[in-house]
Amino acid sequence: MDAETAWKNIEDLKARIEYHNRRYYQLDDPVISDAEYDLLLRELIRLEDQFPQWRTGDSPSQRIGAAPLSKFAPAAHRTPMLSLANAFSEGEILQFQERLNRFLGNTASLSFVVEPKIDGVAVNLTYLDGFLTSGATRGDGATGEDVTRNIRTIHSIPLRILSTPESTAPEEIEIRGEIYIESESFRMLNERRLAGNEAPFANPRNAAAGSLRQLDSSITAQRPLKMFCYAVGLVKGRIFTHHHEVLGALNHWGFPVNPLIRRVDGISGCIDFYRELQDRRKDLPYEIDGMVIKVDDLALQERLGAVSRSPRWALACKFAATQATTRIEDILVNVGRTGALTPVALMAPVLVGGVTVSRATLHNQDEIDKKDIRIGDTVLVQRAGDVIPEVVVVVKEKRTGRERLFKMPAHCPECGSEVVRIEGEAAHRCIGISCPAQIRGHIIHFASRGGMDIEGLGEKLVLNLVDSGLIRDPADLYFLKRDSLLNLERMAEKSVTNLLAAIERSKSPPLDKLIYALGIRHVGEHLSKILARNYQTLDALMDASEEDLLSIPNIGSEVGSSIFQFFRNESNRRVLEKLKDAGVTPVESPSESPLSAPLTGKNFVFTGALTRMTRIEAKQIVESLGGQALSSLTKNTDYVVAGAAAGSKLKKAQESGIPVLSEEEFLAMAGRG
Ligand SMILES: NC(=O)c1ccc[n+]([C@@H]2O[C@H](COP(=O)([O-])OP(=O)(O)OC[C@H]3O[C@@H](n4cnc5c(N)ncnc54)[C@H](O)[C@@H]3O)[C@@H](O)[C@H]2O)c1
Ligand SMILES: [Zn+2]
Repeated sequence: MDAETAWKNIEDLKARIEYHNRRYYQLDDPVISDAEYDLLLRELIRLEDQFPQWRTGDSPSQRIGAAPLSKFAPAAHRTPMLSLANAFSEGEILQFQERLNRFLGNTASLSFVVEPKIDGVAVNLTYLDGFLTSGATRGDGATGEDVTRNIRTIHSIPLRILSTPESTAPEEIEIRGEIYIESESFRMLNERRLAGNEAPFANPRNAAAGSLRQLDSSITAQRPLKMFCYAVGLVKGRIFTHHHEVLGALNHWGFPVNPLIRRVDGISGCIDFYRELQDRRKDLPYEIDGMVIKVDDLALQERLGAVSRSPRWALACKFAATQATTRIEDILVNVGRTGALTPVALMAPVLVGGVTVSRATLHNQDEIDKKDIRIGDTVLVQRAGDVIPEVVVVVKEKRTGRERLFKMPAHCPECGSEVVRIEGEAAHRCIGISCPAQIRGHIIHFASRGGMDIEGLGEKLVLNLVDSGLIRDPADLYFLKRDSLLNLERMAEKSVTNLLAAIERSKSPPLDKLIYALGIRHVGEHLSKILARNYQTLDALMDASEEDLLSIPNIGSEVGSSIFQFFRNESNRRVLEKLKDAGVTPVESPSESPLSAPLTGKNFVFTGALTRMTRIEAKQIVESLGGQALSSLTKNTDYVVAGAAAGSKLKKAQESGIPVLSEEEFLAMAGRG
């Protein structure tokens, strides 16, 4: 590339990055994913390194964030708030160690503190004589926006430092941390916004930043903001020697410090934590976009100093991005085993979370209408953990006017039967009783791992078997003949033998697996276990009265009636007869634990920050096992489950002698340890 082209490219990148900085930092409404933004910035830095004559002081590569908005009063930081150097792989973490080696000599046994990188918005809190006097956003690193009134509405931020003789509050201190929103609260916030015809936030970070940067602090007060503290700026009247000591003091003074933070030895300890955190990421109640490594020894931090926008003693190690933008090329309709029609977006393939994605579920017509998703739209898609990719928001700026609206078809695309929508249900359903899509869905569910576990009987094969007319219901599987299988396309001798053997092996399933395999509405794996334990045999379950079913603590009226009706249905009974004729005999469940619910009648109160599950999940676990989750402590409380940084409820429980469980103990009690 010649210098002139490089200059043009650099100017172009600078303008684009400035635009995205403004959308992200000032408007809290980004239009590209972080991964895409990071690519632009990396490209700019690469070109500037190659053509240093074009690097200017105002380049986004040299600056932090964006200038504070004038609608807020400016708040100057006493010590600058820097950004962090990035690493995107383990290899780049090792390069960080090499850089440290160049400055410090051999760092093989150096101590680091490793911390989850919370995806929120950084703030600086100033305390004078122990009292909160100001709270500000990072802004451009030197000056932020004064959001003190909003900060005061956040419950987890102490208005006064908890000073004790062992650790007195310093005269003056700047405390830094991340304001964030938990994933579940974020989901609920976006649901409310969609219901009120407001645009949803793209992610929890933008929701947190947007909520914090309100002119009206009563709006901020309604948003479920939380904070984790991870650093101090200026400190007067107290001397620290290590970063872990700073975190200990913050904790002692009543500031929320993330419980996963730990001190490790050497870069290998950091890499171990990087891997561990990636595994645990999907189970955390809040979003993290990586890990931060910090040199523990503050004297060494001082020696290392900082380059233009980030300190040399710290590194942000990013995880694979979970969001990306792409274009919806078409919307198809998928028919499931219950006849429900699910719209699916076909998208231009895009890399999300390390996997190429080209389909996303759009759930149902309501969801499409609420999010105003159209064919041809550019959208932000998200893939978290093993979850099916979803469309988060439409990038309306990219609309050309040629986008097309989507309407659910009036007839099933698979069988042509009428499509109806039952009152109170979100789904449209095909009402055809011999709909091949429903039959396929039933059989796939029947053969799945949680059901009869028939190895090798995947979606493609089921499609083939149903379409060629060899099977019409799950029981037909047991009457398949070798010859007719051999006649199928792509079925060789060996795969036929394997399939028949797998079908044969599935003939004596545990009773609960068979119950699950039947695909009774509302009956999942857990409920199947409970039914198996209560009734011991399939015949007993088939003959159970509705009243009898309802006497089981976990079964409500809707579920009870669904089970009862299932066994009254003629064609279901015929399939069950056929299964019996084929020699499918479930093994009886052990009789020693006839009762269903290990937590029946027990009342739980959850307090503090849960890390193994969300509050909602905790409540669901308790209820699914027959107990109740209450929000406040009463004399009927049987157990208090305390997460990190539990406060007054924990104290009260201890005082009144109510047993206190850790999250792990609770999960073990619930049989999920
Ligand atoms: N999508 C877009 O349009 C767009 C635009 C601008 C920036 N961005 C994204 O913003 C990020 C860059 O922003 P940045 O300069 O704030 O840097 P950064 O997010 O890479 O790292 C610095 C920040 O990490 C946060 N942090 C979280 N946990 C921390 C901990 N334990 N210790 C220290 N800091 C912690 C702090 O807020 C700190 O300011 C990138 O991920 C980029 O993709 C996206
Ligand atoms: Zn149909």
